[in-house]
Amino acid sequence: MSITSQLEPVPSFDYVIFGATGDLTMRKLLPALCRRFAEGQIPADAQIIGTARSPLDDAAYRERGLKALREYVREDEFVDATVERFLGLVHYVSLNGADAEGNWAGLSARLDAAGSERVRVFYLATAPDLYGAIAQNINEKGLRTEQSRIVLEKPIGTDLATARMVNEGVGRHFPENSIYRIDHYLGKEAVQNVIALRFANPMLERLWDRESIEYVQITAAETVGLEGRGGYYDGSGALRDMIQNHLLQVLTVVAMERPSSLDADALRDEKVRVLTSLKPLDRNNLAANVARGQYVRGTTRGQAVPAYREELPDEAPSNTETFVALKAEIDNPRWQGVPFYLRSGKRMPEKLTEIVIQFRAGEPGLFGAARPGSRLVIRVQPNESVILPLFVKQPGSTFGLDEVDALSKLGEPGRIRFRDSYEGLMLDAVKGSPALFVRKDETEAAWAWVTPILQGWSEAANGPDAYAAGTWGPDSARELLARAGHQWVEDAAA
Ligand SMILES: NC(=O)C1=CN([C@@H]2O[C@H](COP(=O)(O)OP(=O)(O)OC[C@H]3O[C@@H](n4cnc5c(N)ncnc54)[C@H](OP(=O)(O)O)[C@@H]3O)[C@@H](O)[C@H]2O)C=CC1
Ligand SMILES: O=C1O[C@H](COP(=O)(O)O)[C@@H](O)[C@H](O)[C@H]1O
Repeated sequence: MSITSQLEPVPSFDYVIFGATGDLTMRKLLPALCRRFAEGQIPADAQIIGTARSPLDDAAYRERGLKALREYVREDEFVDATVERFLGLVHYVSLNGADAEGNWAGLSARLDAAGSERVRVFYLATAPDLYGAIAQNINEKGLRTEQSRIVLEKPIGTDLATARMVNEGVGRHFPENSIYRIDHYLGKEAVQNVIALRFANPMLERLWDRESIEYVQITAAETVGLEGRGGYYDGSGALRDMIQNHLLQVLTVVAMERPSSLDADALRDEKVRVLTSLKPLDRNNLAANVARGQYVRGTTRGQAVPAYREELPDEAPSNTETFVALKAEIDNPRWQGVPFYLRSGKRMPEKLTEIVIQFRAGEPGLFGAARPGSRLVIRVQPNESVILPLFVKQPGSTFGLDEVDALSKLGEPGRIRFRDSYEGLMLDAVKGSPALFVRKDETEAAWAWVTPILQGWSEAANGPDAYAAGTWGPDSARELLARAGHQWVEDAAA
């Protein structure tokens, strides 16, 4: 199975979204399907069936959908006639997915009208504690067919025990090979590109180990604060919201061994090996390896912004971290002793997701003092690109040196349109391509590593360190690297 082919038309399907009136559906899922419809990938007889408890009919739901598409599909992509045709595929069934007495007959009738041979995707975009009950009802009401898949939104649980409960709850009603746990970072072109860069370029493949690489930094910085999601976020925090899933997934593709093929299980086997080789972080070594922060008032993009606590609905005191930086180490021969620094925070100075591979410095030689090691930067967002500075001869000089960037803009005009990460993943579920979804053992391995950090924090005397909104996090994040003689990239550039 190829992970690159994304635009071939797919056979007709029924896509059932649970949580269809919610923020995620309106902001991401409907726009993603609409764009793919506009590109001709979705057949005209596909059905997109929204379900939620709100009492709406098709017309009222389409009206909400239209409003969302106007807001979230870029103006230059929004074509009235296409959107109208797309909305013709959209239906709504009012249904409490967790209630066996709910309107399952209504959903069944809508699906039966199309027949049971087509692919059915059940996309669960509700609170995760409903996933088990929804999966059970889908199964027991006879809606799960041979060609059915169930997509689970994050978070899968809030720690290892609850993740297992979600997995077991859904697993009782769907076989693992039909369960697609979505992590939208795996849908990002530049993250997928790490696999191509590593394994399609023998030069890089040979250099990809502890002999040549001094450290790796993975940053996912956001300028936004709570965006009205305080109810969810305050019970979560940056470690659960970003590190457990997105950043650990990025780490796995950077660090995994060469898979035997690009098949889903070959890839995921290697990713699991990375996760289970992470050295434990727990109460005994947290202080030396993990920094957490919470933003206080500050300035982002020239605008004064309130403190985290002031953004919470009741302005209650909170120990939830809005920033985490940590040093992970992988206990295997390739990576022994190489720090993987992960960092994610809200209210940072820039929206930036970046992977930095710092190569080791050279020896003093022909050109004088030791040259600093090269730094390969994979910019995930914005401006997806791969940057590799190289020393070249300074024009006109007899062997003076200049540093130039070998730069590949992945999203350059003329190349394929850069898609929102949900687009490809939603259609991969239709195609039955699970390579870019997270397997049960991966999720649980990630939680097994993260849960002792959460436990350590719950026992700690101190809460998160304060950092001003609009900065790169608390001093403790810089000190974490300084102890090893390293710096975060933007500190080094300053
Ligand atoms: N929003 C985002 O950017 C992201 C969200 N997620 C995850 O996606 C999921 C949904 O998030 P979000 O859209 O923000 O949440 P919202 O609170 O905005 O939406 C929840 C949806 O679930 C529906 N719902 C609630 N209970 C039931 C039920 N018993 N049966 C059927 N539908 C029900 C609600 O509709 P009604 O009240 O009408 O039933 C609503 O459509 C969560 O797990 C979240 O963590 C993940 C990544 C990003
Ligand atoms: O899953 C989540 O991701 C977003 C960040 O996603 P990105 O694609 O914009 O980098 C984050 O804002 C949100 O808190 C989190 O739940």
